[in-house]
Amino acid sequence: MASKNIGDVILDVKSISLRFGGVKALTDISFDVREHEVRAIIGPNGAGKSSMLNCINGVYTPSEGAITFRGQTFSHMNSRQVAEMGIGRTFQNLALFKGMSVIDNIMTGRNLKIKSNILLQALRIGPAQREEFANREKVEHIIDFLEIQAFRKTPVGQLPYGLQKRVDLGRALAMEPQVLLLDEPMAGMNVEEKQDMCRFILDVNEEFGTTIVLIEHDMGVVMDISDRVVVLDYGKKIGDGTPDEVRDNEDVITAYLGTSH
Ligand SMILES: Nc1ncnc2c1ncn2[C@@H]1O[C@H](COP(=O)(O)OP(=O)(O)OP(=O)(O)O)[C@@H](O)[C@H]1O
Repeated sequence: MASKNIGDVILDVKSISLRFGGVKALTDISFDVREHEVRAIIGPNGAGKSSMLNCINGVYTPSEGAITFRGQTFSHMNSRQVAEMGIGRTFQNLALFKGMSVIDNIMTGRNLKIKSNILLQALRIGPAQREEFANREKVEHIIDFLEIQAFRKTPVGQLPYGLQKRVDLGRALAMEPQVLLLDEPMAGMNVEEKQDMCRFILDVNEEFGTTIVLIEHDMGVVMDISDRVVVLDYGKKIGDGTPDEVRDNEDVITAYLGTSH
């Protein structure tokens, strides 16, 4: 991987525990994410990866611990508040409007950025009109960046799965997040689609300077594109380091040998 300027800690996860009734999904998890890095969270099925992402994203409230984003600590924020702070995400099961066009789906990602009131927006006058032009311009830039110009007006449900994942990425990028959480961005993709998605993730990281936190099952991909990797198993952290360090970690090897991964 080309050297890049990895900065200070932007996201600090401190002693997070999460329970679902009797199930301990996460136990005392701590790790940090540095600005501009690609940070992966890996682990066997049921290890707690999605639960961790959902805590960062405000979907779940941890039973213990706190998360600090750019110096601001939170443990009870909802998803919208977290998004407004600058943490965006994509979803394992696509959260797109299948009947709407590519461009309109990506525009929904701009909702958080809209400042004019709803009446001005409906009348498309004054600041609302200028704002809509600016939003359209941003969205068109994302469409060019993701090389999906040919499908701008196509209903998302008619696109192949790999392209739908790309639109989902575009929707998340439209909110201009500082940290982007990607939940299995390569799941269900063929080799070519995976290669494309890897390229786009690295381009987002390099060209937009976006910090990336991703969950991914494909080990080849994780080891290729990540700067550092956190490994979870049964809700506990068993490894944390560079791809090489994690690859040589005995606990990680044991956890993975005991599963189908
Ligand atoms: N909403 C929920 N209610 C009850 N238990 C849950 C819930 N979500 C997750 N769990 C449990 O918490 C544990 C961690 O699950 P989680 O989905 O976070 O793991 P994961 O590593 O993302 O798994 P996978 O790779 O299969 O997606 C599992 O034992 C799971 O059954």
